[in-house]
Amino acid sequence: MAQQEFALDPPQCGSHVPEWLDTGACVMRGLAVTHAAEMIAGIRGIARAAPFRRMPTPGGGVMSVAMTGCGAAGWCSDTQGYRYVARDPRTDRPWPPLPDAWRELACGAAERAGYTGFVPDVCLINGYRPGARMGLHQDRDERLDAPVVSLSFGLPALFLWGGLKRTDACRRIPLLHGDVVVWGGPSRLVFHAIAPLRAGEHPVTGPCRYNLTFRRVGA
Ligand SMILES: O=C(O)CCC(=O)C(=O)O
Ligand SMILES: [Fe+2]
Repeated sequence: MAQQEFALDPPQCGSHVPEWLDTGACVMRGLAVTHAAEMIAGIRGIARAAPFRRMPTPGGGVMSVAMTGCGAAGWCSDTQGYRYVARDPRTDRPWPPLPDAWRELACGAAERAGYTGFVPDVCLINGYRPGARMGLHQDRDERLDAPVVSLSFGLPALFLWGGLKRTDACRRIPLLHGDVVVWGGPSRLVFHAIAPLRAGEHPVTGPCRYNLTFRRVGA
């Protein structure tokens, strides 16, 4: 039947074809959107055990983004610098476990981007309110031979994607609810940032944006 032939065509919409930013780095639009509600509920559960907190910076400031995390270790910033720690310094308890479904989603996203065998052991969770931003940085506190898989939920953000030098020009990549970015290999140390979040109201997250990054810290 004609209808069946039509159904057998590969879906164009929702096929999440990677858009390459550079070699080793891509955006997959909407790849995580069907997981949003369950992941946001999961974030709320994690935040009950390991509350979101705005961390001090080595420079004496306070980050505008609120953070928590789950998995084998959590990322911490203070006046001494940045590092991963096995226990949450705020509660002195281990970080909540990384949900299996999250690990599988991150692993599948990495595979679509060409990174087979990626098994994250940590997930950092960033909470942005309007005005919150993340300055230009490289992600270099974890294993550099594994990619970073980043999921965006809620209010749109402007992701600034630079180069391997701090002074390289940045491209402006809008990230919407459900978008996934993966970077690794030759792009693993690309400088990136998030522009100040614009105020708004999202039907799923209200006045905020969540970003989850999956990484490998341990052997
Ligand atoms: O919020 C984002 O999309 C990026 C966050 C980020 O770069 C990080 O947590 O290292
Ligand atoms: Fe980063």
